[in-house]
Amino acid sequence: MLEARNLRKEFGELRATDDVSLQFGTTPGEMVFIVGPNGAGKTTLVNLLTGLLEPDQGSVVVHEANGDGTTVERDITNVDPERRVNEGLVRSFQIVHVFEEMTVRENVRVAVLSRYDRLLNVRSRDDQHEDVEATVDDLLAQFRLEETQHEVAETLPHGDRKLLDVAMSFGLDPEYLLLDEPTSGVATREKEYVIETIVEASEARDVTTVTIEHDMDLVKAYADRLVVLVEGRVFREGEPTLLETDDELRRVLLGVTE
Ligand SMILES: Nc1ncnc2c1ncn2[C@@H]1O[C@H](COP(=O)(O)OP(=O)(O)OP(=O)(O)O)[C@@H](O)[C@H]1O
Repeated sequence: MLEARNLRKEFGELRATDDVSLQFGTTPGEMVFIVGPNGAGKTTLVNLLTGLLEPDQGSVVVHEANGDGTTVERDITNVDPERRVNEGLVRSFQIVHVFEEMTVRENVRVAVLSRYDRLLNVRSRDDQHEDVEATVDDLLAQFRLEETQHEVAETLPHGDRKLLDVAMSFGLDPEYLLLDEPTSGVATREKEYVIETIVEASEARDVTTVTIEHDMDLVKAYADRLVVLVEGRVFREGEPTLLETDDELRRVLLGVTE
């Protein structure tokens, strides 16, 4: 489980994150959506969890199973983002980060290789190469990129580029994957396809996802749990049905006035 404890972040006078305490992955593979109006502090929270920003107060903690039924907690507040990957924490950005001139397959292979201690080279054992290629095959299939695997990344349509980006995040073998608006810039007709593919991959691999999303139809359809931020604070937390039943929330989020 990943936990935010009393996180606070200030930019000058502005408190972008204000005493936020949350737990993610209380059930393995849960899909949590973070929503809220523009400027509510969603990206700041994700940046605090992944270590891109340091909190002014509070901590980030991971709880791990000990094998004997007990859990041990580790404070990772001061662990830098690269090393948080070793704690199972991986982040995908709003803007696609892929190697544009490499093929789809090469991109996924880079991600898978990077989780090995050292890069494989010509002298590596054949079975190590085979493991890597088998993992790459799995990811390409999971993200429906088999047909385009030999195409250069920059030539793909945006929806597929986004899926490639997320497939690379999965290549790092995350336990927790934090996604900043994965459907941003994706054509409306492709949004559902993108989210659905991510949901299927997360379920198949028991990855807990924390996703920032503005499209409430997608949130209603796919969230296990919802966290609503307003002015840096947790305004609501619960089932996605809150979006239909909580009038105050609807007013804040959707501008519904009836
Ligand atoms: N590096 C920064 N320096 C100063 N202010 C910042 C910085 N990053 C964010 N902010 C401010 O903090 C507040 C929260 O920003 P944040 O990007 O976390 O909100 P958000 O909910 O992700 O917004 P959006 O939905 O528009 O992406 C905003 O008022 C923003 O202007």
